[in-house]
Amino acid sequence: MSLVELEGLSAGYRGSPVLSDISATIGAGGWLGVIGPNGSGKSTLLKAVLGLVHHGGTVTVDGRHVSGLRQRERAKLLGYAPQLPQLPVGITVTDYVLLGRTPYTGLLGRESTGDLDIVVEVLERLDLLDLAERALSELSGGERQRAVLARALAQRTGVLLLDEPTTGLDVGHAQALLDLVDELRHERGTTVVTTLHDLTMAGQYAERLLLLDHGRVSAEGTPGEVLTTDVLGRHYSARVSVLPLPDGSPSVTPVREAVRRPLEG
Ligand SMILES: Nc1ncnc2c1ncn2[C@@H]1O[C@H](COP(=O)(O)OP(=O)(O)OP(=O)(O)O)[C@@H](O)[C@H]1O
Repeated sequence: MSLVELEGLSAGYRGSPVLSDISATIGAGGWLGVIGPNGSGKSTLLKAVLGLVHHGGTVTVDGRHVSGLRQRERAKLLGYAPQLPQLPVGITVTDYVLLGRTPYTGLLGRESTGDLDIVVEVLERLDLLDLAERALSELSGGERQRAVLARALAQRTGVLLLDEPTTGLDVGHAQALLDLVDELRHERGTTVVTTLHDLTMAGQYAERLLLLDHGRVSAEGTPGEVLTTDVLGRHYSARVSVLPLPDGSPSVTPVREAVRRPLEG
């Protein structure tokens, strides 16, 4: 159970600012969905929380300043699945997922049977057992995406930061993955931050949404408060229809503009 607090967070790359003044609190076991148009700063926000980009302001997990932690300590606290990970060449799925256990291995760098049990459990839950001995480089895009998530889950951290975790996944695997993350939240109190482009799924799984536009918070609240035709029209320049699903969460559907065709004949 980890409480994550961002206060006045700013971040950027080599002198070009991207994020300014982001503040948010994610309660222990909560799920924050970060949404926003392309280039609005969603991935940069996750990287700033992890300390991977130059940033100002503070990030604390249960009151501990993340910037003061050593890499190993940080990796025990925050699990991260990047959008475009650098994947090692010539490694099997099992060995790749085992890398998630690195923060816990001893001086000799040997994994324990406990580490292996965790890896097998994660592979099973992500439907990867049949691919366990395959080379990572020989997987399909969606299978590789699941392996990247498996590595983050194997870290067994109190906080999971997932950057576009459903990209490249078919609808069944996307649902299974988000269901699994939700299960972890309920079983272990894992605190979750995801960036997601699928707004309907974001509204179904996240408790609260934070909408970024040009590096600033443009809207924050429950999915019902943020996913409105007005807000989405303004920040995405999109024509959408928003209707409630049976569970009350908003379903966002793009609406094609009526095409005027010249009269035939
Ligand atoms: N390594 C980098 N160096 C310089 N600029 C970068 C770098 N990474 C991202 N940017 C810039 O920072 C801004 C925010 O990028 P970011 O990847 O955080 O957006 P995003 O909201 O995650 O976008 P998308 O939805 O397209 O994934 C963009 O203008 C992008 O061009």
